[in-house]
Amino acid sequence: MDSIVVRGNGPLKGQIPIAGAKNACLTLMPATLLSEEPLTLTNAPRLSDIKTMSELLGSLGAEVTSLQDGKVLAMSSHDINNHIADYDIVRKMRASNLVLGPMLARLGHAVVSLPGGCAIGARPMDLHIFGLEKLGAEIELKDGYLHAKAPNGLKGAVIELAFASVGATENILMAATLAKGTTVIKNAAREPEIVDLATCLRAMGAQIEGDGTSDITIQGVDRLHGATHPVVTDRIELGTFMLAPAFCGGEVELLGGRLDLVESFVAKLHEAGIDVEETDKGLKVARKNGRVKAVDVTTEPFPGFPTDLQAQFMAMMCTAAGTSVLEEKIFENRFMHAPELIRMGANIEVHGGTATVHGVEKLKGARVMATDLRASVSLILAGLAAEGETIVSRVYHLDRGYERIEEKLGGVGAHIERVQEQ
Ligand SMILES: CC(=O)N[C@H]1[C@@H](OP(=O)(O)OP(=O)(O)OC[C@H]2O[C@@H](n3ccc(=O)[nH]c3=O)[C@H](O)[C@@H]2O)O[C@H](CO)[C@@H](O)[C@@H]1O
Ligand SMILES: C=C(OP(=O)(O)O)C(=O)O
Repeated sequence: MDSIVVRGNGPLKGQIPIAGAKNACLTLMPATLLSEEPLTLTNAPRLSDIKTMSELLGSLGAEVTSLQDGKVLAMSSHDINNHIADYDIVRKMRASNLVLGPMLARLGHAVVSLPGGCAIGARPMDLHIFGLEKLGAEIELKDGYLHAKAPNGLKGAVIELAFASVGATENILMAATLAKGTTVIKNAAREPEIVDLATCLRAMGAQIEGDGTSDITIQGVDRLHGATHPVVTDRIELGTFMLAPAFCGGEVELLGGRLDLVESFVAKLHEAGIDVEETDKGLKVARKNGRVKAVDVTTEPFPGFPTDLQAQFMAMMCTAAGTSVLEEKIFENRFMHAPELIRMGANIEVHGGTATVHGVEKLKGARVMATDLRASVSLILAGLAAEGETIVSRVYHLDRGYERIEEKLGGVGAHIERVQEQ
C-alpha cells in the first residue's frame, strides 16, 4: 500500500495547474446514460473515482474511452443492456448513486445498490427518493438495493427539498430532463457542479433554467442528443493548493483558478492575513511574512464555506496566532483528521460539530493515518508546515480526489514523495 512522505518545508514558489472537478465529472459521466448519442467530456481529472465511475457505466453497457492520457472521456450509451448498479462497485464510491435518475429516465427502471454510510457521516438517500417519487417513480428497498420503476413514465412536478442536497438535486435534475411536462426543484443546491451539469444537459438539448439559484425549472423533452462539454475547474483542489503557500509561506499561482468558485473561502484567507489576487491565468496566493491569524469558520452549502475544505483549513489553523472555532454543519462526523493533527502536536478540542483549535507555534512530523479524502490532504499540508518528517498512510483515499499530488506540490518546491510500504 502506498504512503506519502512529506518533510517540513520552506516557502513554496511557482505554478500549480488545477484539474477539472471530480464532483462535476462524477455527475456529468452518468448524464451520458440519458442519450443514445455520444457525450464527450474534456478537462476531465485523472482520478481513481473517475475509473470507478467508468467501471460502473461499463457494467451497465455504456462505453467509456479515455483519451489524451485521461483528460478526455468519450462516452457512448447506445446500448444499455444492464439496469443493475452492483454493490461491489457502488460501495467503493457514493457518487455511484448518480446513475439512478438517468437510468430511470432512459429505461423506466433501475436497480441501484444503496451506497451506505461512510467515514464522514450516514449520508442517507431519502431526498433523492422523495424527488424521484414526486416525478412518478415507485421505489422500494430490497436486499440493500433500491428497486425503482416508472411504469407510466416520469411526469414533471414541483419538488421542494427539505435540504439543498447536491446529489439529490443532480439525480432529480437529470431525471426531469426526460420527464413529461415541467419540473421545479425548490431549495435546489446551488453548487458550481450543478451549474456545470445543467450547462452540459443544455448542450445535449435539455431545457433548464435557474441553475445556480434555489429554484431550477426543467421543461422535459423527448430525447437528448450528443455533446462535448469541458468539466468546470475543481474548486476544492483549487482551495487545497491555495492553502499550501498560505501555510508554508511563499507565492504560488493556481492556473485556471477562478475567484467566483471560492469567494467565501477567499474571504476567510483574507481574514487570516493571506493575499489572494486574480491574474491572467488564475489566482495567486502569497504569505510573505508573519503568522497566520486565527479565524472562525462555519461550513455551509454553496456559496458558503465548503465542507470539503474544512479539514485543510483546520490544518492551517493549528499554527495560527490565537484560537479558532470551526463548525461543521453539513456532515455529522467530519473531524476525523483532528486526532491525527493532535498526534502532530496540534491543540484541538472537538465537541459534537464544533472544533476549537488553539494555535501552537509549530507542528511536529509524525506517522498519521488518512481516514477520508480531505482528511488525507489536510495531513499532507500539515506535514509540509511541520518540523521533521510526516508519513501519511492509506493514501488511496487521496487518489480519489487529487491527481498526481506529488508532482503538483513537488513542482512548487515541496518535499513530498510516494513510497510503497510493506
Ligand atoms: C460526489 C459529490 O459531489 N460529493 C459532494 C456532494 O456529496 P453529496 O451529494 O452526498 O452531499 P449532499 O449535499 O447530498 O449531502 C449533504 C447533507 O445532506 C444529507 N442528505 C443528503 C441526501 C439525502 O437524501 N438525505 C440527506 O440527509 C447528507 O447526509 C449530508 O449530511 O456534496 C457534498 C456537500 O457539498 C460534498 O461534501 C461532497 O464532496
Ligand atoms: C466527500 C467527498 O466526496 P464523496 O461525496 O465522493 O464522498 C469529497 O469530495 O470531499
